[in-house]
Amino acid sequence: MKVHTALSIAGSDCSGGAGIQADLKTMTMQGVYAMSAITALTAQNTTGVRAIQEVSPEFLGQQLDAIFEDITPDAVKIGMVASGELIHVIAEKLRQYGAVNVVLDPVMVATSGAPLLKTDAVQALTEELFPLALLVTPNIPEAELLSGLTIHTEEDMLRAAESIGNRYDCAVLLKGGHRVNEANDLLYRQGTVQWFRGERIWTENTHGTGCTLSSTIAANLAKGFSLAESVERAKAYLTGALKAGLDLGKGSGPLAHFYGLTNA
Ligand SMILES: Nc1ncnc2c1ncn2[C@@H]1O[C@H](COP(=O)(O)OP(=O)(O)OP(=O)(O)O)[C@@H](O)[C@H]1O
Ligand SMILES: Cc1ncc(CO)c(N)n1
Repeated sequence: MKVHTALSIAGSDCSGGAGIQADLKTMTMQGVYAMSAITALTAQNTTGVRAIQEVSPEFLGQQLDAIFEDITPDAVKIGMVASGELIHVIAEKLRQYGAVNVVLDPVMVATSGAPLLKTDAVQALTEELFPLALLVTPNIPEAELLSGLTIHTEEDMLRAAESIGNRYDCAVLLKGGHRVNEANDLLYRQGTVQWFRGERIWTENTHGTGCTLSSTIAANLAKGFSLAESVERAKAYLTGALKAGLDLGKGSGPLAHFYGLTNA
């Protein structure tokens, strides 16, 4: 029987709620063999990011060579990549190995507000990684920065997604988690629009929602589901993981990756 494999290229969150740790938990729960290439170590918890230690571009390249020369991932999720040098190595290696099903979460700022991407690296991200991605998954502040538009309404979301998708010639899932009353996400690709509407869960514990969504999409692409099916399944997984009512830490707590993990 074929075993499906996925790779997360992202930063480590020592508190286990976001980044590599969220991705490995998520991909495993989706029944996919999960691998990781770590771009940075972060010292963070549910209350914020305290320190960031980037790996060298050479070492990131070595991790990617070790993975691709041995086990080819059926999908790749890219999360926090803080600098232009690291972005460049990823682009080079993904091209060299012909990586498929690349889902790019353009992580710029943590849930707590801490910057995770250097401002001068935004251009490297859009020029080097967007063209390699099957899907890009900005949240509302990221979509505002990428499109130059202000987003308040669903109409604004549509205009921003269109602008990003047309400018960079990629599919865009604009996540609506930062809106006040809804949690509806918009998929825009090649002129078509599809809404993924979800129940808004009233909780402060949303640390790692973006990481979890993008790695669920990548895992489902690895299993052979279509892009729309993968987004649908990811949205359902995320709603369940928020709804379970896990409450850990003093700040914005992590998600529950299986239903028994709750103190509700
Ligand atoms: N309170 C909520 N209830 C239901 N769904 C939510 C809630 N908050 C976020 N989501 C969903 O979580 C997913 C991630 O969206 P969000 O906008 O939070 O991403 P993000 O800001 O990149 O995440 P992160 O906080 O990890 O950086 C989306 O599918 C969004 O609709
Ligand atoms: C390592 C890492 N990646 C992404 C996020 C975004 O939530 C975070 N807080 N930490």
